Amino acid sequence: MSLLEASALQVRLGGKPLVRDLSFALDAGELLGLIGPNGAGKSTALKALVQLLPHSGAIRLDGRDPATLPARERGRRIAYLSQNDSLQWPISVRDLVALGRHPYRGSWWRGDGGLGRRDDEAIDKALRATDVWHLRGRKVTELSGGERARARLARVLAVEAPVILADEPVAALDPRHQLRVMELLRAQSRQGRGLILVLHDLTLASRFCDRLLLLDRGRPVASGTPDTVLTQPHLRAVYGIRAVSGRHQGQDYLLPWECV
Ligand SMILES: Nc1ncnc2c1ncn2[C@@H]1O[C@H](COP(=O)(O)OP(=O)(O)OP(=O)(O)O)[C@@H](O)[C@H]1O
Repeated sequence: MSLLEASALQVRLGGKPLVRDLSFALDAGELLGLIGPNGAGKSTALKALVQLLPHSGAIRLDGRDPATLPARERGRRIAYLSQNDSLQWPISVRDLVALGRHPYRGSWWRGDGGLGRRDDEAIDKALRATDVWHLRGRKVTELSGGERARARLARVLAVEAPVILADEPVAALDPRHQLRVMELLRAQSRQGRGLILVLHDLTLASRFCDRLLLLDRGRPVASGTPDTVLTQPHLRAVYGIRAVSGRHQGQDYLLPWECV
């Protein structure tokens, strides 16, 4: 059984179909890249998958309809990094990351809502993995864009969910941190998790993802290994670009080069 499946997923907002006929299965150990131009429907699809938008079609999380799961159970099974950063509270980085443990905690009004040793371990591990350990005492409102992005990712990793959906997790990062985070996310998949990453960087997508799903105007137009999806005809038709490609250390790479 797949960790996460969608069949014929559709999202309509304001009378407009934003995602149409999207079907896929995400298996344990898999890193799936969701790619496509601005406005293609990538974020909308992720939001529908985590039940933040009304949709039709079927979604199965570990074989079950996520809409029927209690919120805390759903929150333990699927972690979501949104594209937009609306952090306005001056909480510390550690407190932000601790929010990732919310689905495991009791209720503050019953007095059993505190963090336990297992929570502290997960939080510390996520802080170190995303290279924000040294920032753990700083206010999130006083971080740079890339530091905030890594702190937000740490919150998602602290959930330790089997399924992670991340909307542009590396868009704000410098090249070294982009590579570190992609390696980290690939390692998460190799530990048996299933990940869907929305990516605009086709070089990173082709290098790190096991499989890509290319969306255009809400519809899936190609799905498969990076070499079968990132073909010149697809790049030309969907993005209106031409890329150069090569091979390094036994692996194909691709570099967007010019508009056509
Ligand atoms: N709440 C909404 N109501 C109506 N239309 C919306 C809404 N949210 C997004 N859209 C539209 O839906 C389309 C898909 O948006 P979405 O954010 O999913 O695209 P995306 O592929 O993630 O794009 P980007 O790469 O720019 O982040 C866009 O045309 C957008 O304008």
